[in-house]
Amino acid sequence: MKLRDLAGILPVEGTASADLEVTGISSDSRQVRSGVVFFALAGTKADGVTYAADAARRGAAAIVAGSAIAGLSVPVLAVDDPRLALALSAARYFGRQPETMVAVTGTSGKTSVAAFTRQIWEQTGYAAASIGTTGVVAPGRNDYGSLTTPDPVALHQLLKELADAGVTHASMEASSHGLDQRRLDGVRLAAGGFTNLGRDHMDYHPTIEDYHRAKLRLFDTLLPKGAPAVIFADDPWSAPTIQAAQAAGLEVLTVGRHGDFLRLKRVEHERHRQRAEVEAGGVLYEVDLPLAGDFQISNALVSAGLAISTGTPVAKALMALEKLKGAPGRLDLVGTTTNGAPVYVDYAHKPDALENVLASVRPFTTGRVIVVFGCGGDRDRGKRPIMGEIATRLADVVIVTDDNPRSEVPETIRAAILAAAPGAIEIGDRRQAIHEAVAMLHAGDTLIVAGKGHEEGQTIGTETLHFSDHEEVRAALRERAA
Ligand SMILES: CC(=O)N[C@H]1[C@@H](OP(=O)(O)OP(=O)(O)OC[C@H]2O[C@@H](n3ccc(=O)[nH]c3=O)[C@H](O)[C@@H]2O)O[C@H](CO)[C@@H](O)[C@@H]1O[C@H](C)C(=O)N[C@@H](C)C(=O)N[C@H](CCC(=O)O)C(=O)O
Ligand SMILES: Nc1ncnc2c1ncn2[C@@H]1O[C@H](COP(=O)(O)OP(=O)(O)OP(=O)(O)O)[C@@H](O)[C@H]1O
Ligand SMILES: N[C@H](CCC[C@H](N)C(=O)O)C(=O)O
Ligand SMILES: [Mg+2]
Repeated sequence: MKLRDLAGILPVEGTASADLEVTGISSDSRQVRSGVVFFALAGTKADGVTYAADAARRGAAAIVAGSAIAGLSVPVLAVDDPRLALALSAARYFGRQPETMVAVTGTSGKTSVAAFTRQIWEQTGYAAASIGTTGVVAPGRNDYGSLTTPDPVALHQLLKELADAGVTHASMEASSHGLDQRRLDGVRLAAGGFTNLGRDHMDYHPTIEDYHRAKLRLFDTLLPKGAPAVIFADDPWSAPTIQAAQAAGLEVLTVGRHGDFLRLKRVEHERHRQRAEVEAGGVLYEVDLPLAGDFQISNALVSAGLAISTGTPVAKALMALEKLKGAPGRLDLVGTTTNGAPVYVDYAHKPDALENVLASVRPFTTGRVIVVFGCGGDRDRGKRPIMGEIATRLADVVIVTDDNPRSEVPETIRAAILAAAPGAIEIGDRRQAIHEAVAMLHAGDTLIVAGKGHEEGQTIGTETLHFSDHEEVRAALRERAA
C-alpha cells in the first residue's frame, strides 16, 4: 500500500510523501521497521510523541500525531484524533473483515454473549468466531487472550486472518476502554448488543455517567443508522441506552422480561439448568437452557437477538440455546464433592457480578453458600468494601483471599474488603483458600471461587506465576475424595 491509499484518514493529498510505500501500521515505536507508519498516541502512562524520534530512527515512513512535531527527518501528519486515525488506517490497511460482525457492550456478560452468539451461528451453519476476554475462538482456532477488545492493529490483523480463513460471522466484546480508545472504530458492524451497567473501572472513568457514555459510543457513533441494537430491557440503565440508540436512528430490539423483541415470560430453575418460556413475534417457545444462573438467560436472550437480527431464523436461534456451553470460567461447574456439593469457578470481579452469581446459586442451595474471592491490585479501590458487603450479605461463609495483587501490598487489599465483611475468614494464599473451602463442604452446600475465571496466571508484583482456579479446585476435590 502507498501512503496515498490512506487519504481521507490522513492528510496526504498533494504531498510529496503520498508515494511512500507503507509496510505496516503501529502505535508502538518498538515495533517500527522500515516503511511502518507510526501513530503517536497520548496514553495513560506515556505520550507517544516522546517516541516519535525513535520511530523515525527505526525507519518509519511517516509519523501521525495530534500536532506538528519539529526536528524529525520523516513526514509528520497532524490529525485531530490520532487514535481514530490509527483504527481507521488499520482497518483500511488490513482490508478484509468477516462479512457479519457484531459487538456487545455492558458491564457484565460480554464474554458470555460473544461466545453464545458464536455458538448460535455455528448451529445455524455459519463459519463463526468470537473475540474477547477469553481469547479468539474460531474453526480450528482457540487462542488465549489478554485484552477484552484488542488494540486496532492486532484486531484488524486478526479480522483479516479470520476472513481469509473463511469466517463469515464474528462476535466481539466492546469494553469501555476499547470504545473510549477508539479500538473498534473501523470495524464494520452489522449489529450491537447491550447487557447491563454497574460499577466497574472507576479508576479509569471519573463517573458512572462517563462510563455509560463510553459504552454508548457503540450505539451513537459506531453502528450505522438503521442497524439493529439488541438491548437487555430489565436493567436500571436500559432506558437511557434505549433512548440513545433510538436517537441515533438504530432499530431498537429489546429483550428480557420487559422486552418486545424477545420477551421472557417464565423461568423455572433447576440445579444446573433452567427452563424458560420466551415469546417472539406472538409465538411462545419453551427453551431448556443447560446453564445455571438467572443472568445466563439474559445473556442468552441478547445473543439470540444478535443472531436473529443478523439473519438466523427465530426458531433456529432459540433452539440453539438448548445446546449452549458456558464461556470458560463463567459459573463454570468444575466438579462436585463425593457428597454432592458443587464447586463453581466464576469471573465475578466486580460488585454487580458478585451479587448476581451469589444470588443465582441460592435457589438450589439447601445448605450454605461459601465464597472465596479477592480483588485485583492496581484497579478500582472503591469496589473492595462494596464487594465485602455483598459477599457477607449473600454468602454464609466468606473467605477473603488474593486475586492479582499486582504492585499493591496484598494485605492492604484484603483489609479493604474485610473492613466491610465482618466474620469473614482471611486466607491470603489463594491455593490454600480454595483447598480449605473445598474441605469445608457439606451435602447441600455450594462453593463459588470468584474473580479469576478463565485466568491462567496470578500476577504478584511484576511476576505472573501459573495459577488456575480450575486446577486448584480439581486438586482439592481429588485430595478430599482420597
Ligand atoms: C489503560 C489502558 O487501557 N491502556 C491501554 C492503552 O495504553 P496507553 O495508550 O495508555 O499506553 P501508554 O503505556 O501510556 O503509552 C502511550 C503510547 O506510547 C507508546 N510507546 C510506549 C513505549 C515505547 O517505548 N514506545 C511507544 O511507542 C505505546 O505503544 C502507546 O501507544 O492502549 C494500549 C493499546 O491499545 C493498550 O494495550 C493498553 O492496555 C493496557 C495494557 C491495559 O491493561 N488495559 C486494560 C485496563 C484494558 O484495556 N481493559 C479493557 C477492559 C477489561 C474488561 O473489563 O473486560 C480491555 O478491553 O481489555
Ligand atoms: N448478564 C449478567 N448480569 C450480571 N452478571 C453477569 C452477567 N453475565 C455474567 N455475569 C457475571 O459476570 C462475570 C463475567 O461474565 P462475562 O465474562 O460474560 O462478562 P464480561 O462483561 O465479559 O466481563 P469482563 O469485562 O470482566 O470481561 C460472570 O462470571 C458472572 O459472575
Ligand atoms: N479485565 C479486567 C480483569 C480483572 C480480573 C481480576 N482477576 C483482576 O485481576 O482484577 C482488568 O484487567 O481489570
Ligand atoms: Mg469479557
